[in-house]
This record gives sequence, C-alpha cells and structure tokens, in this order.
Amino acid sequence: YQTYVKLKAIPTVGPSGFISSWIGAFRFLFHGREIIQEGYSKYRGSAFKVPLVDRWMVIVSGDQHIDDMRKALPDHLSFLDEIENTLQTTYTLGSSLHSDPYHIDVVRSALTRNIAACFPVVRDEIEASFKDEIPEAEDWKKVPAYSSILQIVCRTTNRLFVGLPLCRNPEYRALNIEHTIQVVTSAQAINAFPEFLKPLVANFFTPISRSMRKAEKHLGPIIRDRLEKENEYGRDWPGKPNDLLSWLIEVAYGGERRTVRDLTNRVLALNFAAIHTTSMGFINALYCLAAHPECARPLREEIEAVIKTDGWTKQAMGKMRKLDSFLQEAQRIYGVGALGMGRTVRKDFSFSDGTVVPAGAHVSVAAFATHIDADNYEDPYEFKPWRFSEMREQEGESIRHQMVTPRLDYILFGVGRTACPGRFFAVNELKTLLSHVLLNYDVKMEKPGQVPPPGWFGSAQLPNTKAKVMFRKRKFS
Ligand code: HEM
Repeated sequence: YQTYVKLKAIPTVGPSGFISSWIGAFRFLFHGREIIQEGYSKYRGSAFKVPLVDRWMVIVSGDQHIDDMRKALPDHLSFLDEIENTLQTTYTLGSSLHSDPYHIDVVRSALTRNIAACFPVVRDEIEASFKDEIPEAEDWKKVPAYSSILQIVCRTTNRLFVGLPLCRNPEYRALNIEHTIQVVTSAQAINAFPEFLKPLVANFFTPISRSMRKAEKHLGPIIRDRLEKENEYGRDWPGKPNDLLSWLIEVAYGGERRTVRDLTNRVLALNFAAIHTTSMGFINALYCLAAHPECARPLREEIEAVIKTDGWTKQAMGKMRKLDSFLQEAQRIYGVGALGMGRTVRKDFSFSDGTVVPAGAHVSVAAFATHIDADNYEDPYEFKPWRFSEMREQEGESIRHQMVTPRLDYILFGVGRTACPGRFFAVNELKTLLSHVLLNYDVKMEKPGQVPPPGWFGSAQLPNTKAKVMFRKRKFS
C-alpha cells in the first residue's frame, strides 16, 4: 500500500480503489493483453500502472523509456530481484542462484564461445531425436507437435549441457520439463500469500527438494567422477567432455560451488531458462511454416546453397538471412507476452521524462504492444516472413536486424546488460532445428493456412499446445 501511495502520480488503467483494484487484478488474468493494449494506446511513450493479484505493475513503452531501462544500473532496476519476486527463486530454484549467479557468466562466456565447436554434436542430436520423435513417413502423419518438440529441444539442449547418454534418458528429460512447470505454478501459489506467510507456505508448494533428489540421482555420479578426475589428472584431464557441466566445474573453484548439490542446481536452473523458451520459439516457427508452406521453397534454396559452400557449421547458420528473418517474424507476433523486461525498483528511479518510480515498485515494458505497433512495423498484424531480411538488404551488411541483436522495438530477448545470454546458442539451435525440418519433411497444418490461435493467461502468450502439424517425408523441392 505504501508503494501505491507513492505511485499515485502515475495514471492507472482499470480500477484503482483498494477493493476495486482486486477486481481489476482478477480481470487482468483473463484480459491482460487487452488491458495493456488500452494503456499503450492512451499512454504510449509515458508510464501507466495496472493492478496485478500480488502487486502494482508500472508499464512503460516507447524508445525513450525502454532505452532508460536498458541503461539503468542493477542497483536501481534489478532483474535478479524481479526474478526472485516473481519466481520465488529462494524456495523454487535454490537460494545460491540469486546470491552467486555465476552460471549466467558461464552461459555468456564459455557456452557462447563453444557454439561452433559443439555444432556437430548438437546437430547429431537433432537428427537422432527427430528420427525417434517424428519418423519420416511416405504419407501425411498428424503429429502432436508441442509435446514432440519439447522432447526434441530438451534432448538437443542437454546434449550440450550434460552430453550422452544422459541427454537421452527419459526420466531425466521428464524431470527437466516438469520442473519448469512446477517452479512457475508453485511460485504463483506462494505469491498469493502475504510476505510473512511465504516461508511457511513454501514448504508445501516448493518443488525444489523433490526435483533435486531426482536430478542428483542422475547427475551425482557424473559430477563426482569429473571432480575426481580433475583432482587426479588436473584441469585438462584426458577425455574431459566439452559441455556445460565441464564449463561450470571450471569456474567452481571451491566452497559451495564445488558441490554435487550446487552444480546439479545450476544445471536444473539452466534447463529452466532454456527448454520451454526454446521449445516455444520453435513451435511458433513450425506453426508459421506449416501455415505458410509456400515459404519452404525460398528457405530450402537458401539453406542448400549455404550448406554447399560452408557445410553444416555455425558460420553457415549465420549466413542464412531468410531463415533468420522467418524465425524472427514468427517470434515478433507469437513469441512475446504482453509484458517483458520486468524489474524491481531498488532505489527511486527517474525516467528521462521525469516520471519517478519509487523503490519497491515493479516496472515492465509493454512487449507485445511494442511488437505490433504500426509505427515500428508496417502492417504489424501480417506475417511477413522476409520483413527483416529485406531490412538488412536495404542497410547493406548491417547486423542490426538480425535475430540476436536486441533493439528497442524488438525485445524478445530483452535489451541491455541482462539481455538473454543464451540467445546466440538459442538462435543457432532454432536455425538448425528448422533447417532439419525443411530439408527432410514437408509440413502443413491440419487446418490449412492457419496458425493455431495462441492462448493468453495474465500477461503470458502461450503457443497452442493441442494443435496437430501434418508431417511427411520431403517430396517437394
Ligand atoms: C528462444 C529462446 C529464449 C528466449 C526467448 C529467451 C528469453 C530471455 C529473456 C527475455 C530474458 C530476460 C531478459 C531481460 O529481462 O532483460 C532471458 C534471460 C536469461 N536467459 Fe534466455 N531465452 C531463451 C533461451 C535461453 C537459453 C537457451 C539459455 C541458456 C543456454 C538462456 C539463459 C538465460 C539466462 C541465464 C538468463 C538470465 C540473464 C541475467 O540474469 O542476466 N536463455 N532470456
């Protein structure tokens, strides 16, 4: 309530009374996108606020405000505090992730540096997992795409994270896929209670101890073996796998970092960051391809021409501008929720237009509204697959409009110092996955020409989980 009093100067969209704001918060669960769109239309370029079930959310938009957020220091606007607040990480993911987030640097440095070196194994896992999940058939076959893609992405990502054979273990995969869902739902349950009850309530809802027990069963022996080998033969022991677990161990010099428990926790947490995000990104692109099968030909031509000169490499993926544009356009429309770049305000923060957001408040960007703003994108509701590759042609060799480049009008990965450190790997993985589909299958939607409608809950946009995609062995050129 104290924070609300300080926020009085910022206009509210929807009811603002003490009781009526609860009704507004309930309405937000089912009409979040429309409420934020209403605020965006009225206050684009300035700030407004909406009541959520557990907090007031200040929402900003427009280049200037987003740039202010990009430049803000973490001790003013904190991403980690916001994650702690929304996901209740201390209870749901483990407290050391917040107090010592070194795994983020490992993603930013070692993992990103190794994308080229690890490209062949990731591609190998893509081929193997498609063979298992979606065997090539002469006739059209209906595939429950969402669940198959989750399995494929989980396997592929974990080939890089922990290697063979664990990445293929069904129990290990199920654990990582379910853990994410449990973290999100239990955090929502914990957040429904007042602060002083949270530690008590967390005992009932927290999934971390069960997930950790299961994960330690799989990862414990591998971690112990690697730690022993490093102690015996030194840092670069012969046969040391080149994967995320090794890169984590390399900087886990001692103390709590160098324990089975903490290392297991980091692997679980990075699965949390990587699996559902990448799966949703890929399913969005797959639905767009299946709804626009006419895009297959130009994409195949590009992929085949580049592979001919560069082979299956990271460098080749970097040259595929149409593929990059197609993926980017799918995420522009279907890949972001109504809110993005959430931050908790640590010290009173002044935006450049003078708007002050007090310490303790929460700020987000109107992400979806930004992505479908006609001032940012012509015909914003239309799926234009070559939108971004055409922009890049106009600008010569510019890298500004490639998918990995965060921009004020494209905030899929956030912008600024906390922009997703896994995005270079994620985009490379998405390109390799979609290339594999294009070169080996024909795809179409069960209902031709239509991307299955996504679901919205609160501010989240979720791809349709029920739709079937038709697959058959590639026949068209
Ligand atoms: C298409 C897939 C992905 C999307 C859309 C995505 C999106 C995001 C977004 C929006 C953020 C927060 C940015 C902000 O608010 O400033 C983020 C943070 C993060 N992502 Fe990703 N991500 C994806 C894949 C991955 C992958 C594959 C990894 C790991 C290999 C990863 C690791 C992380 C980590 C560690 C953070 C926290 C960064 C920090 O605290 O500084 N992400 N991601």
